[in-house]
Amino acid sequence: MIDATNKEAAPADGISAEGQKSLESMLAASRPAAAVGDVGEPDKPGEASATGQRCGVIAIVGKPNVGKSTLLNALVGQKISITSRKAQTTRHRITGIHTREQTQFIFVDTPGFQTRHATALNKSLNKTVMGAIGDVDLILFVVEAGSFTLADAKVLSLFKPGIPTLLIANKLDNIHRRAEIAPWLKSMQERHPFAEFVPMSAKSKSDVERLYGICAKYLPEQAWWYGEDELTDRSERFLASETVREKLFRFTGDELPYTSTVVIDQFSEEKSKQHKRLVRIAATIVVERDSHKAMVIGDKGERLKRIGTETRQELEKLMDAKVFIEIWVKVRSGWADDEARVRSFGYE
Ligand SMILES: Nc1nc2c(ncn2[C@@H]2O[C@H](COP(=O)(O)OP(=O)(O)OP(=O)(O)O)[C@@H](O)[C@H]2O)c(=O)[nH]1
Repeated sequence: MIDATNKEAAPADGISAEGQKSLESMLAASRPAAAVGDVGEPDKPGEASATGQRCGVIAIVGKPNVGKSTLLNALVGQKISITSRKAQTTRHRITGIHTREQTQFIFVDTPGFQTRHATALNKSLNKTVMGAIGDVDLILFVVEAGSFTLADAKVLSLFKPGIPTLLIANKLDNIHRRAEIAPWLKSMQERHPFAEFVPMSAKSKSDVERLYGICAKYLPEQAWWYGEDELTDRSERFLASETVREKLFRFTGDELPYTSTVVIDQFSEEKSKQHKRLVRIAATIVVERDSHKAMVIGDKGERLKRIGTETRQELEKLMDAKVFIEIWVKVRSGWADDEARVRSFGYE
């Protein structure tokens, strides 16, 4: 189990105090009547008692590349979900847990909902999104501030009535004239009965802090499901495959199609006199073509070596262990179109 010992602070490149103030007034102007009230003052679904714990599940949903994984990592305070500039980096439902004061927030990240291609992989990703939003206490619907496309509309159309949904207008730092956002927020109000609007930047520490206060009041009063220090219920084996995948995408840039994946063949802990923990990992990167394999290996194996080194360094920090990792590359053409293969690679 991963715990909070390696906690890293989220980047603190937030908006200025003045920006925050104008943001607050914008928020007040755009908040639907049903949700008016000071942030942090529990008004829904009921007042928390002085000693009562709150605990609930929050789904983070949106089309690819809007910043869902960035937001989850900032909310959990440590890198749990991988991020990259490439759309569809997130392929699994990932749980991140954050406990503060009386409230335990259980976040589920979802893959960006795919509308364009109907491969077996994409069908599986879409099923994961549907599963994630069916049974939660709160939905954070993430869009890019100032934008609402057909792909956003398709995701929004999946939401069942009755689950409170916040509109997270992310990447606010990309909007240079903030006044322009108010009419857009008003138009969003007509699209869906959002409980609240939250214009923010997932990269701003103060915005993320504010979001906890906004979310807390929607979570039911009940005992916590996880220990106070737990950050995720995903296994170290899973985090290992996610880390290899992140490095793979980082070092191949846009060259490598997203239909490459990582399988962990071995994950074992060995006894060691020198090290507190020693973990041995063997992973295979599965690609669709020989040309992709060459791309991953790189000139004289240079790229694969870098992927291995950076994965090892990151996992050693994350797991507090000495890590030995070996990575292979295999070609399996057409795997993303083959339902049995998609399942055998760990997708639901
Ligand atoms: N400027 C800016 N960029 C952001 C912000 N949040 C996320 N990004 C960037 O947007 C890109 C996509 O972020 P991700 O968190 O991977 O997006 P995602 O929605 O999880 O993507 P999928 O896994 O494809 O569904 C990355 O390059 C992030 O650094 C933000 O608040 N401001």
